[in-house]
Formats: sequence, C-alpha cells, structure tokens
Amino acid sequence: MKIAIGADHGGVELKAEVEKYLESQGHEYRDFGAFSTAAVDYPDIAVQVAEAVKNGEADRGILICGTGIGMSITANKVPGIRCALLSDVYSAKCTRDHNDANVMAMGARVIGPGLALEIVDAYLNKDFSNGERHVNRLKKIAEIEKKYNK
Ligand SMILES: O=C(CO)[C@H](O)[C@H](O)[C@H](O)COP(=O)(O)O
Repeated sequence: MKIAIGADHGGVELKAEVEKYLESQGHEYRDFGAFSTAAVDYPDIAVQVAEAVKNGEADRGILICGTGIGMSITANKVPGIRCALLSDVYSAKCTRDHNDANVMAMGARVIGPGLALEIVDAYLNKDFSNGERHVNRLKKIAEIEKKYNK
C-alpha cells in the first residue's frame, strides 16, 4: 500500500517508529515532514498528506501531532477526506469497516509507541465492509460536504 505520512514537532519521533513498521510490512511511504523537533504548524503538514490521498498519490494517510486533534481537524477540511482520530484498536478497525476512513491521526502525547503501532496495523489491514447502511451514510457525508463547498 502507498502511504502518505506526516507529523508536527509533537509527533516526529513517533512518525519514525511508524515508518520503521511500514518498511517492515513492505508498504511504500512518502514522508511530508516534519524532519526535526523544531516547532512547525500542524495545518501545513496535514494539508499535504490529505491532498496526496485526495489526488491518488497515496492510498491512505497517517498524521501524528501531540494529540492528533489539530491534524484530524485540518485533514477533514479537504473534500473527500475522512480522517479518524484514533487511540484504540477497536476504533481503528471500525473506522475502516464503517467509515472507510482514508486518513488516520494519532496523538504522540496521548498514546505510547506500542499501542500506536497496533493501531496502525489494525487500520491498514481492515477493509471497508461496503455494507449498504455504511455506504448510505458515507453518501450523506459527501452530500453535506458538497453543500458547503459550492
Ligand atoms: O494540534 C494539536 C492539539 O490540537 C497538537 O497536539 C499539536 O501538536 C500541539 O498543539 C503542539 O503544541 P506545542 O505547544 O506548540 O508543542
């Protein structure tokens, strides 16, 4: 799978752990930064990762900041992006199964690296169920998005 990944200064160390995991699983990834612990603004990174997923350069996106909140808020502003902020494995599976989330976010100041890697693994390895009720709900989200993006 092709992954777009990005973090702010709060998530740069966890990003390196996630990248090692992606390599071990044979995933390709493009790293949109940050590349040091110098402070950066999470919207600048999140928008690049979200756009890479939106334009098809990546199949999925992974975003990391201190809480994951700023990254997820930003990614969800990009039309077509469904970003889930994750801190448990059950939600990681559900958001693929039910929401077909194409981007995930995590907070490096919230969860440790062990759980983070389990979350990434669950998120990347679960397919969308394509269940009728879930498809209908995603259509409703897309309609709301259209209404506000005219
Ligand atoms: O967006 C966030 C909070 O919603 C992230 O946790 C950021 O990493 C955080 O805001 C960065 O905070 P800092 O005080 O500038 O390190």
